[in-house]
Amino acid sequence: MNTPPTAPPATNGTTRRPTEGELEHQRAAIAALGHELRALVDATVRTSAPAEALHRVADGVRRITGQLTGRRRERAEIPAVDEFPGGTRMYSPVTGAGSPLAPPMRVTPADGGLIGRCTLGFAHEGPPGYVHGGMSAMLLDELMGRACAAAGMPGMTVSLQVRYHRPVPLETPLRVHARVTGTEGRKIFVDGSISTEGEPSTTVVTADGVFVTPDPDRTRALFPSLRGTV
Ligand SMILES: CCCCCCCC(=O)SCCNC(=O)CCNC(=O)[C@H](O)C(C)(C)COP(=O)(O)OP(=O)(O)OC[C@H]1O[C@@H](n2cnc3c(N)ncnc32)[C@H](O)[C@@H]1OP(=O)(O)O
Repeated sequence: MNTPPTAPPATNGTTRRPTEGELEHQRAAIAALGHELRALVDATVRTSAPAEALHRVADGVRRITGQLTGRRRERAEIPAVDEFPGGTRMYSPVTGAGSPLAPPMRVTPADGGLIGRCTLGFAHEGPPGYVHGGMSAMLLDELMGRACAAAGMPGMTVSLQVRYHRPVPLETPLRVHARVTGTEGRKIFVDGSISTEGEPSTTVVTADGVFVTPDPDRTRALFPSLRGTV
């Protein structure tokens, strides 16, 4: 186990900015906890353990939760480990390695846009054996938003139309695609789709969305932590 290099307070009483090495060390720890929490979530939604065992586990989890002490992040505060907009989001419910809710989806540039790869488990079940429709929409919304940022136009969703052609299977590697198709002023038009890795040419869900880049005043008001950068 390495010694955690936490950022020591500076002599003027403020905390100095962590180095890139320290941030990487912290990200690795966040990802390790996220991995274990996802395993816990999966075990939780699949177990047939008796009530006594569930109570015992609940007590143990409560004790562990109590160990996550220290300053708690404020609303609208961007974590030091994140790169916003357009980069690493450690706690994103779609891509975040530290999120117990995220698959997490791995994103790479491809095919004139972005490809996201992930496998969804029982925690994301809608109809028995298949993915919840809201989860498919969330994967698409995130990747389509990231495609805007990757194209140099970070934007927020104002419209997302999703069409479900076939049910999305659980525990099956998925391939999500998103591509910017055009712009009009601050509006960005984006297409998205989901298929399985096994049959990439058969789209099971498709989407088209409109994203809008907020003007600088609105951006400052919505994301006060970005003050000085926009
Ligand atoms: C880094 C990647 C992260 C990815 C995260 C995934 C994306 C998300 O989940 S974002 C979260 C969900 N979305 C939101 O919360 C957005 C809520 N909406 C808003 O806050 C505002 O609409 C905002 C800030 C985006 C834009 O506001 P504002 O700058 O005032 O825009 P506004 O002037 O109303 O509209 C701009 C243009 O978009 C158009 N527009 C607005 N809403 C819509 C709509 N629903 N459909 C189509 N066009 C629309 C307007 O008609 C206008 O067009 P034009 O310029 O031709 O007249």
